[in-house]
Amino acid sequence: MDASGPVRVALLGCGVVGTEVARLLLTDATELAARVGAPLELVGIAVRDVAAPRDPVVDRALLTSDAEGLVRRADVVVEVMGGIEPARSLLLAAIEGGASVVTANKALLGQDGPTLYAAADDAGVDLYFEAAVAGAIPLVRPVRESLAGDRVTRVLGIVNGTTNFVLDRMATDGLELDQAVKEAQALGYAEADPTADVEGHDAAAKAAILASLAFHTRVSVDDVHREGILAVTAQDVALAAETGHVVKLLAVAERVADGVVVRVHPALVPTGHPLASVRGAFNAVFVEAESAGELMFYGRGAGGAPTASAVLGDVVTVARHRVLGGKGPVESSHAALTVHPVAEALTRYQVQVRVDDRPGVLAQVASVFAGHGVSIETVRQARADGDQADLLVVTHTARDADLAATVVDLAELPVVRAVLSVLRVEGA
Ligand SMILES: NC(=O)c1ccc[n+]([C@@H]2O[C@H](COP(=O)([O-])OP(=O)(O)OC[C@H]3O[C@@H](n4cnc5c(N)ncnc54)[C@H](O)[C@@H]3O)[C@@H](O)[C@H]2O)c1
Ligand SMILES: N[C@@H](CCO)C(=O)O
Ligand code: NA
Repeated sequence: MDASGPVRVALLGCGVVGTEVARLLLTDATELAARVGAPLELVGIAVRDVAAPRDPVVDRALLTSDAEGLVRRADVVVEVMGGIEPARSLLLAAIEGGASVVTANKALLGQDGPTLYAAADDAGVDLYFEAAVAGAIPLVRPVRESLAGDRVTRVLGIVNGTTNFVLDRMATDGLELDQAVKEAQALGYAEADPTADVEGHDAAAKAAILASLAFHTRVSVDDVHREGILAVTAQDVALAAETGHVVKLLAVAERVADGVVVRVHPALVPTGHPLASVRGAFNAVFVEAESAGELMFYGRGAGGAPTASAVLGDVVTVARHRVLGGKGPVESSHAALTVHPVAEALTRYQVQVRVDDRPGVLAQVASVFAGHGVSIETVRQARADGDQADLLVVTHTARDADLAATVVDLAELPVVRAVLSVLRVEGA
């Protein structure tokens, strides 16, 4: 790129997000040029199959199956193909060749972000990834830049649109999980392989990225405790409603005494909490910082056009840097906090157990909790069929390890016929 020339943009991938990125680059070219200070020239779109049917907005003359060659012709490389390889090698080649890069690929950043951050730092180029976490919602930049002078203590939120959509459809329309996942796929929310959504891998990758930024500490997806939504039953959803809760897949990253814990799991959220009203594929994230207090970020967390908005925001920013000089922030991992296992998390459980309905049973159950130092907040008893009763126990905050050990011992208690469900309670 010469000083007055266009900024050459290469697009890698032309699926749900890529098509919308191409649309914005092609249809808003004049306005984008004014914002950047130079035209953004889309020089090519790398695809797997150049002959495949495409949205008419995609200029077929731009399509190429030679992604490596395309990367060499660009000042800014936008990666929206997903997956680990060849995305990783292509981004590294782009960076080493002096291009700035924008990616929506949380799976790659969650697994191997530090390699890319280090390469971008060495090459003196930008690596931006707003679309990788919570789609359209400005979240990466506020955490990385706006809160750079504060100390974040907790990040808590809904960061996967597909699972939120699925749980919402189960709760409000009684849909089965599979049927709701198919709808999420049709709407462009789900990953190419939707098990990444329902098993919590996508949310775990986002939690790792957010935790790294929030705590200035390297957190990989392997450090994140992960439970997806496959074990959430219609009965859990119905019971949650009865007790004034909704089931949400939450990502939680928080400071504990001398480190951090990062976890993704379904949890009960009281209906009065703002996270409970997050419907469909929307995302919402609370960030708590020492001076700022509580901040809430809300918006569309998935879908082609919303995600493309975040991608374009990054493209404009990195292109401006190329036109005007300067560069965005680099990875900050100076705090190097210990990432503890979920056992060290402080949380609350709701446990539903089916027990013999006879004198002394409640006391035996309560003693198991007490034996692990877990304090009970409420107990509700409902008559089940025959000579059995269902107890619903909600605890006060305790160490996750103590809560988990309590559940193991409960299952072994002779008066307990079955542990029917165990869910963490957050946001109360
Ligand atoms: N869809 C969303 O709501 C959303 C939101 C945020 C982030 N993302 C991320 O954006 C990326 C793209 O997601 P998507 O929903 O557009 O996926 P998609 O499956 O619709 O599109 C990916 C496209 O890349 C192409 N591709 C894959 N490997 C390729 C290769 N080697 N060479 C050329 N083309 C290749 C595929 O053929 C496909 O057309 C992923 O990293 C995803 O995690 C998606
Ligand atoms: N599959 C992801 C896309 C957005 O990152 C989701 O459902 O949230
Ligand atoms: Na975002």
